[in-house]
Amino acid sequence: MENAHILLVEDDIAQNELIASMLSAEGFIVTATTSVEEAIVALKANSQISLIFSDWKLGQLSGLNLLEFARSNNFPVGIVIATAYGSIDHAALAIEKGADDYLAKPFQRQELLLALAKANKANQLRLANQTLNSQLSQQDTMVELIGSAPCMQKVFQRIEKVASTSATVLISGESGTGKELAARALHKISPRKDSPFIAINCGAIPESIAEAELFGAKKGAFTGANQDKLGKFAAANGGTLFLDEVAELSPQLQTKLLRFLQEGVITPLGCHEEVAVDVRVIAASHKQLLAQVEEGLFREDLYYRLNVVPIHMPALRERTEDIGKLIHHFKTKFCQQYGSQEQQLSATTLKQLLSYSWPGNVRQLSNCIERYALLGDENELVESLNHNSQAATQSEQFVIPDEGIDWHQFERAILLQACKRAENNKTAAAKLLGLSYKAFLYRLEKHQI
Ligand SMILES: Nc1ncnc2c1ncn2[C@@H]1O[C@H](COP(=O)(O)OP(=O)(O)OP(=O)(O)O)[C@@H](O)[C@H]1O
Repeated sequence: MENAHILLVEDDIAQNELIASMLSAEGFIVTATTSVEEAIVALKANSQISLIFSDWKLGQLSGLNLLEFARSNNFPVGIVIATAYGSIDHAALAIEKGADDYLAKPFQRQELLLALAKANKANQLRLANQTLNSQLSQQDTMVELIGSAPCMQKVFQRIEKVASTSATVLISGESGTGKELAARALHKISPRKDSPFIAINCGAIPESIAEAELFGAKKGAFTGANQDKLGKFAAANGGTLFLDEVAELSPQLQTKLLRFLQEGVITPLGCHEEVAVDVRVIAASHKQLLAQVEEGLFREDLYYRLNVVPIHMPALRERTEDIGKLIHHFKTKFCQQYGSQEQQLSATTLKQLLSYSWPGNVRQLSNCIERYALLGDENELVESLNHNSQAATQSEQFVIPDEGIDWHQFERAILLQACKRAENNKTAAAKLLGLSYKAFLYRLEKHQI
């Protein structure tokens, strides 16, 4: 307590001087004031003040007013109030309003020192609790990843545990559950944070250029390669490479990836020498990779190499307690982005949002709230949920015939139909199928449409 800075508030000048000199003699730094107003000014001006000793009766105001001001503005101070002899109701009120102790007048020097020591201890305990609480509440968010549900807390713990290592991580989870955001969070808290984070969607690159995109190519390695091409691995050197939809890699590229994971080397297209690169790989897939392995579509050895640390992102319907927080987060984010006024959602709408199943997970929720921030139309928001529910029911109603279907032909027919319906407007056609523009273009190219 030595050198603690104390704010003394006493309007009796003789008493004020006496207490001030006694406290100074005990090693306190004393700021002596004679009114509540003066005390508030001193408190605001001096962040070093950690204790207040105030008389109860101070002109028109009282020590209670100062106490209320200090507590409602969260000043980190211990407070002792001196009350008139026998006024136990004042003492009780002071404690109720947040004083750490009280002293009945007249008091002995030793009593005052004891009360101050008690208030000081209470204040330190309060500060320690506040720090702990803020650390705990920060855990509701990891970098930009929001989630306080126990299943998300487990994800955060795992990310934190593996961030300092270079271990390969495989993130699974449905589309829109935040796999890429989790990979970014992992990178940002890892020692690689100042080096690049490169993300590539293996399902969105046409097979013909995938190898050069990933591993790079020497000038002249293929028609149109007029200069050396830096692949994603080389671009991510020192940092992290996020391979989204890794199940989409061709068998040849799976082999090249395995080689990198085993030896830390890559061979750019058209190159005869291997190049060493220092890259941490984080892979993700919304498909069950093990099932892909069992079907012979994905290399088993590669699966085990990737799956050193598995992280599963839970679907939003499995963590409904996070929906409210996410709605609030996206509402604030998009209203700020579009400069629109943030409005309160009605209780009925909120209830619908909270009980909806969110098949498109956080991405769908984010899109809905973004549209709402732009249009400010609550009815439209509710209708879009109903529309999505209908679409889900429609797809559930589709029954595969006994003889099976030719998926390739089926996909091609659907793509053609969407293009026709959207009068060849690709953005509109992609929207009709609920696909991103990039994913739609990739499929058009695959079918050479
Ligand atoms: N926990 C979360 N907190 C805040 N935003 C989130 C969270 N999860 C996802 N998002 C947001 O939702 C959108 C989709 O997330 P992301 O792209 O990481 O999902 P994904 O699982 O990688 O999807 P896909 O499998 O389709 O590639 C992004 O805009 C992302 O910022």
